[in-house]
Amino acid sequence: MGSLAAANGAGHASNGAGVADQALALENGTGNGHKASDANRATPVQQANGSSKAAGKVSPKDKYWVAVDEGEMAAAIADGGEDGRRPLLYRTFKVKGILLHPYRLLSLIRLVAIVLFFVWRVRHPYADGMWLWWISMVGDLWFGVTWLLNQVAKLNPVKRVPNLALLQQQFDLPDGNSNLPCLDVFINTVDPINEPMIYTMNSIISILAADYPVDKHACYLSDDGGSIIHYDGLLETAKFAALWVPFCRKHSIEPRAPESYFSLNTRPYTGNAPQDFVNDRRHMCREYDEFKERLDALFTLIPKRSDVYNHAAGKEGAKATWMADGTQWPGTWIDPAENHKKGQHAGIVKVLLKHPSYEPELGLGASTNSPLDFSAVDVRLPMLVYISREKSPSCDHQKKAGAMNVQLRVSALLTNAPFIINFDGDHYVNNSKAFRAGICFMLDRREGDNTAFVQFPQRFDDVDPTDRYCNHNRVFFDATLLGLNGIQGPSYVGTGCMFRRVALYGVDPPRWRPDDVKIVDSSSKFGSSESFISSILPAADQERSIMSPPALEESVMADLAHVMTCAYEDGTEWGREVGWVYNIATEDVVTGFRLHRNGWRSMYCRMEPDAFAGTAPINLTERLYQILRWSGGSLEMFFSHNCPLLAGRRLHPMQRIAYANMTAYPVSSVFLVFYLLFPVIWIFRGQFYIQKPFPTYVLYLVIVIALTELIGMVEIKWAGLTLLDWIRNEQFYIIGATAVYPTAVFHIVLKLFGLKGVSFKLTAKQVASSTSDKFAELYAVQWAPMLIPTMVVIAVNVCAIGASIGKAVVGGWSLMQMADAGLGLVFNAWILVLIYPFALGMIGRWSKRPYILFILFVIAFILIALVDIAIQAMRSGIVRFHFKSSGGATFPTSWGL
Ligand SMILES: O=c1ccn([C@@H]2O[C@H](COP(=O)(O)OP(=O)(O)O[C@H]3O[C@H](CO)[C@@H](O)[C@H](O)[C@H]3O)[C@@H](O)[C@H]2O)c(=O)[nH]1
Ligand SMILES: [Mn+2]
Repeated sequence: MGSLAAANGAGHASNGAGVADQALALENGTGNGHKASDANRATPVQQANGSSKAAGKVSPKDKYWVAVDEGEMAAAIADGGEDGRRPLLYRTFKVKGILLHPYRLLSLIRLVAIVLFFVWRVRHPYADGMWLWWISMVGDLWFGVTWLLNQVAKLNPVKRVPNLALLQQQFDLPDGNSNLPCLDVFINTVDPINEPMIYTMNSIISILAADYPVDKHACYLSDDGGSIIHYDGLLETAKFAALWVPFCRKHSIEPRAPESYFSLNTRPYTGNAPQDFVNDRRHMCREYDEFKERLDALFTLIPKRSDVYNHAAGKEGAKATWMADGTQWPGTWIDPAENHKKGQHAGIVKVLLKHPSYEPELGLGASTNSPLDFSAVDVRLPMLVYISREKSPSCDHQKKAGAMNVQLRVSALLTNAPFIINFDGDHYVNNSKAFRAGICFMLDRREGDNTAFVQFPQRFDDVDPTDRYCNHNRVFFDATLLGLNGIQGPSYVGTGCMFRRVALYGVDPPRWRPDDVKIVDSSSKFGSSESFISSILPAADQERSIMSPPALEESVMADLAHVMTCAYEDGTEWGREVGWVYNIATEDVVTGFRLHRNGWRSMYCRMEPDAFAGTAPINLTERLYQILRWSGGSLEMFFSHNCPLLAGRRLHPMQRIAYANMTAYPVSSVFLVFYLLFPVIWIFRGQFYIQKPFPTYVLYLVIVIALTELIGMVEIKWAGLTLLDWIRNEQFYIIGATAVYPTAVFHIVLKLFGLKGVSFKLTAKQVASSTSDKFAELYAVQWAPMLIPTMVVIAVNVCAIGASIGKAVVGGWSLMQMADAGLGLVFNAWILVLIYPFALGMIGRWSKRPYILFILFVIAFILIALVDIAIQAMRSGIVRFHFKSSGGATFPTSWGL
């Protein structure tokens, strides 16, 4: 997911406060102290089924939401579908007035307060250092504006709940067939080690087992490494799926990724054969263990097999890698050779599972060979395809975006489904009905035709219980995206997103095009493949429910090879106006943006249980690199022709504001780091005012902070977040802003001068953990230069606290001075609270007992206070300690000499 997560922290961050206390304001940014009901993911499904009657009682999770489409529903029923119009396949909910009105009113009041604050500051340009006053004014202005941008995009949150029952009623036929449209599923991987293969194969299994008509969805794995391990692993997976998928169907298994299924306590049984369940499950559990062993064994089996073949072939020199069928692997070899290296090999397409027949096929009964009785279960599997695009060192492969564009073309020549859903290699289908949910939005008669994509939230399984590094990004996924859902739709976050194929091709939405889809100027736009170009119009037929891939004759194979070449996209619009967007560290936000800019809308779909789930980096350094990619990508977008401010009128004004905030947010770090380092002055000086008169200044700050607090309190209610979710968001915003965003800003400056920007560094995934130390990764410390600024901020604030304790003890301060210093201390302590997770990360395994960090801090304060006292004593021995209060606009006159 792109920039967004952080963006959201960015915006609400702050407003007009001044230096020291600025950060306070920042931090009180959102939430409040409510242990909110975990409403986020819950959706009023019962209410969604059936039209007017709100069936059952409202779950506490939904108590702040109210349906707003009663009128549309009634009209739809009156139509009775007789005019051939499509049904209403989702329900729309808004936040109840009792929360929404106060939320908006508080935002307005805060806006007024900020404006008054600025006016007051401009009229009172007094401070101990005018340079400081100026910087803080600019900083405050920036924070005020970004807060506003962030807040306005959240003023109309909308939740939409798919009506799966109605979809089934309308599209599934009594004879077991279905009129649902076809769907191509894309999944990507690069590296079997950094992205452990077991995740990828689990994802694929969950896709094959999804509750969607088997003959209407196909799965495409793109392997950017071109490694035979993935291909052979996929063969094993297809074999295992032949048992697993019927097992899931027979017993209504959820979730359908075996790894997660076996790691959970079983749910209440809802399948058709309770008497067989216990035995079947035990058998599948054993089968799954064996399957995993076979996957692991591939790492030794393939080299052995290749040795045998190489020996037989009497090969001298380069040693080929061989497939099981006795042919040489065209991709990357284990011992790399010319044209068989990583990043240098031919394109490969292999169909592992052919498109199934259109009629259900019942399986076999139990036998001695297989104790599973599938005699009443359809055992067909969806089509499964392996793709590895051509790679050559002379060509820029554009990472994930490049891989997906190849998937787009290859699938166009094979199954050409009007809808596509894409996954990262470590994200699996957690709710087997999720594909159907996405389709509800695409086929709905209201906005369906104008919907380019349906984004599902990203959820993660393996995050530590307190979510130390804010991997869940709840504020983003449960507040910000619902806000956007009420405008033009959520941004695209890279995985778990269903697309309309022709929207990706750059076709305009019906709302903005006079008549049917036309293809003009095709080869300069789409490249020279005739087969591809002739696939475009059929892809626009969203109701096409027959998937009929061509037989893989030589001509088809030649076409496929052609669209997978590096050179195919030269001189075309691929990567710009067609497909996923190139030349940016994060392809996601910008690709979604392009669709919104073309006038399409998007929909946000949360469901219960979560549609999809994946893995997250719980190692601090990995996490920071991930944020670096997102924030760098965002800035790149802001400073490119995809800048939201340059888009035409099809982009909704509020959506433009949201994108502006989402892309420019890392700039805040420039001011923030300044504010956070400001306490350095206190180390040398007793007191220092950023704004006078001080009491009025503090009063304004208190008001602005209290308002932020109140707004956040309301927000976590409707978003259904917990206080901890909110605190993590705040903390990680500050950590990102100190450790990462300055680097991102630096990179973009380099890039603007024609040097290299941020690159797509693959996020390393945790290796499936041993039970003894489940979160070992959390405690691993890896050095990176990015860590320095945050460490400096910690050091400065720790020293400032120590020094002021020292000065308070021997400085002979008045009560007033003490009070001011007290405020300063609160600020320092607050910064430390915010950066706490980072500091924990730094102490590695010691952080298993977080109180150790607390003790370390206290020891540091005392040591520094003692040093400060010693220095003062020495100085007063030589020269009397002297503090001259500067009378206004001059810079410090005394450093204690
Ligand atoms: O050359 C490449 C590099 C990456 N990938 C795939 O891209 C996906 C995402 O990569 P990962 O390193 O896991 O990125 P994350 O930081 O976890 O990803 C988030 O952020 C990315 C944008 O920065 C989005 O593309 C992702 O969907 C989103 O989950 C993985 O499936 C990779 O296999 C490729 O196919 N080819
Ligand atoms: Mn990932």
